[in-house]
Amino acid sequence: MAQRPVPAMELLLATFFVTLLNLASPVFVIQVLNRYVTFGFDGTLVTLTVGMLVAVAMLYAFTLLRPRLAAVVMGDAEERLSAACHEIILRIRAQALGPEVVRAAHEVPARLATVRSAREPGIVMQVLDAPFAVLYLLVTFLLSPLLALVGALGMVAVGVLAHAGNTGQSVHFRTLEHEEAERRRMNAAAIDGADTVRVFRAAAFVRRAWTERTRRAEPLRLRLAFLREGSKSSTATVVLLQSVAVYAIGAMQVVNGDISVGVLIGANILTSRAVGVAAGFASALGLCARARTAQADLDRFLALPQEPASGTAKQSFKGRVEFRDVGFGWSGSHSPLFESLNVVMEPGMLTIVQGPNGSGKTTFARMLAGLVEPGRGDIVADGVTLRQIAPDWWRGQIRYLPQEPAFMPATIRENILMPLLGRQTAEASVSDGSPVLKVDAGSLRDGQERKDEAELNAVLNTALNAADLASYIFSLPAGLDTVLEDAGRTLSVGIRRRLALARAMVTDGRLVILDEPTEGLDAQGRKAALRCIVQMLREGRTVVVVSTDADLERVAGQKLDLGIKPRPLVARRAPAGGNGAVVAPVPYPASENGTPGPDAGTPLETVSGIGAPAQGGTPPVPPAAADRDVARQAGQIGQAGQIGQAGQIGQAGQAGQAGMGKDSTEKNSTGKAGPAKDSAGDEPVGTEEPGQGTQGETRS
Ligand SMILES: Nc1ncnc2c1ncn2[C@@H]1O[C@H](COP(=O)(O)OP(=O)(O)OP(=O)(O)O)[C@@H](O)[C@H]1O
Repeated sequence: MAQRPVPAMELLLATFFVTLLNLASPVFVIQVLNRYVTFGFDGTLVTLTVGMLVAVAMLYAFTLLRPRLAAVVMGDAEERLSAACHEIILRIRAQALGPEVVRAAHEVPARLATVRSAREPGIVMQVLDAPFAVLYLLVTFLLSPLLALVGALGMVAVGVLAHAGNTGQSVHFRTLEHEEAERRRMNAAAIDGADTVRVFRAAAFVRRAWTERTRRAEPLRLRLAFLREGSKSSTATVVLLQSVAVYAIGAMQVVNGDISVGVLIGANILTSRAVGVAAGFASALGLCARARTAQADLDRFLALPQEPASGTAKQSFKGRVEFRDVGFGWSGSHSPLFESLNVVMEPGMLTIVQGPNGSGKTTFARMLAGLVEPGRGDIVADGVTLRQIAPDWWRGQIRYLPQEPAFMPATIRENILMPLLGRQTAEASVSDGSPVLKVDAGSLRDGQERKDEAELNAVLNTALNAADLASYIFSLPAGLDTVLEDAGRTLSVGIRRRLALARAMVTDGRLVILDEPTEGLDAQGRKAALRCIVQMLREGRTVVVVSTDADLERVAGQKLDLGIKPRPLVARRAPAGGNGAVVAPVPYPASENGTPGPDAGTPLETVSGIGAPAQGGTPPVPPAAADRDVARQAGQIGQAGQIGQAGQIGQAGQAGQAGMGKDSTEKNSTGKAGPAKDSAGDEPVGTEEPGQGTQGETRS
């Protein structure tokens, strides 16, 4: 109420007037019986009746006005709470979204509804009326102190009974809520996993779970209903009993000549009203108690760690990212995913991340995207730790393809352009001495939509072409206006990934994080993804790819193997040596002078994926036609010397030796399609079908 003092005061005044006007009817009864019935003067009756009619009309007006005022007073608080909950759903640290928190997030609407139910105008008025019940007792006291005492006892009895009922109800209500939530979860699982239910005969399991929940919930529901009805009946009984007591005691007073019949009837009306108000207040208290519990749940939810809304931002981000002594383990996990991870990702360099399932590749990618915070150490972007950087600014610096892409219930066009349209308000102080950077979401969004409609279309087209999706999109009846349902699950996995790739491409992020970009893609999609990667490397972006794709592995400047625990292995492609060696994996960290670091003894086989020759030498396989172009493009990196410039692969020809040279599709000397010779002319260049191993690209 503090936020809306004027309506709150008006509500209090209205309640006061309603209470006063409620006094009119007992006064009317007393006056009619005591004056008109005794003296029989019609003028008295007319005056009293007119007065009473005026009072009734005013009472009607005030009772209409009060709920409106109550709604105005309480409406804001509700809106604020609801907005705060929605905001936290958007801003909660992704890392904190464990199963319990997800469950709590799903229950937010139910908790809000409980809080709302206690703030409904009717309930607010029941609470507000309570202190004014004293006025009824006070007036009764003036008429007959003894009858006022009876009324007061009735009020106390109603309060005690209602409190006992409320306590019992709230315990059962809480348990019932839990059971209902579990049932909703099972419903969602049965709907989301419809195929699983059918194919793996999970129906029996689901039915059993439902039956179990119903078996537990139904008695609770019945018990609650009994308690509620019991509470109502006992209140009604108390009201009746106090009325009986008032009449019995009052009648004796009338006989003794202490009060008149009119006073007796008026006192009964007043005490009944007082007890009624007490009963209403007691039942409102029950609801309020539930609302308080729900509010406590929401408060806990609101206190969950959030992504900061502000932080540092660089005026320009060049793309250098460094993991410094980073350690991380998920809470509840018995061992850390990695300890002391040191790796530097440079502009123009491709870092490939590998490791067995569950080794932490996706966690690593999410760390780079600022979704997961290291437990120890620092992630440093162009010299600034990610802990200080404004998350919203950081998201503008990255192109991110998650392992399991999800989409909003919006059109394809909106989804792809989402990173541009949905920028949030970010307040960031620029670390390099420039004034505070203040980005206003609304103006940005509106401005962008007005200013850059054509530009947005151009970005959209480029992104769609990059993912080679144009023909697919235009084959859809609604084209770009197709609405994606169920987080995009109605699309095939491959198309979903390509749409996600297109969405990643719309920002100008210097850091590119692609989690399994070629997984599940057909030859055309894979080619498009590889082409994008090549293009981004050419543009000097820092590219980090979680993948086992052999072609990507071959052009990678460094490989991070998270399968090596607890200290992951980082192997960099060494600069070309004087002895002609093209690839010499150097375990990280290498010392300043280029000599291998303390892990120099790590067997080279552990990093043989980076262009090192495969042991045993399976004959090279001819490149697939679909890969030729990609190989050619990847070869151009070497020719352009861009990776070489970053000091990772070296000059043209060296990349070729690593399997991505000028053209890996030349026919060999036998005239059959097969691995071409590299620019040095003697080693086969191993481009292979997807899934085939890399063959003999390098010499040691
Ligand atoms: N939000 C989370 N909360 C708790 N544990 C998690 C969470 N996300 C991942 N993990 C755990 O962290 C470990 C690494 O998971 P991650 O998905 O990073 O592995 P991955 O190497 O990408 O696996 P895959 O090859 O199967 O994609 C797993 O044991 C996983 O159960």
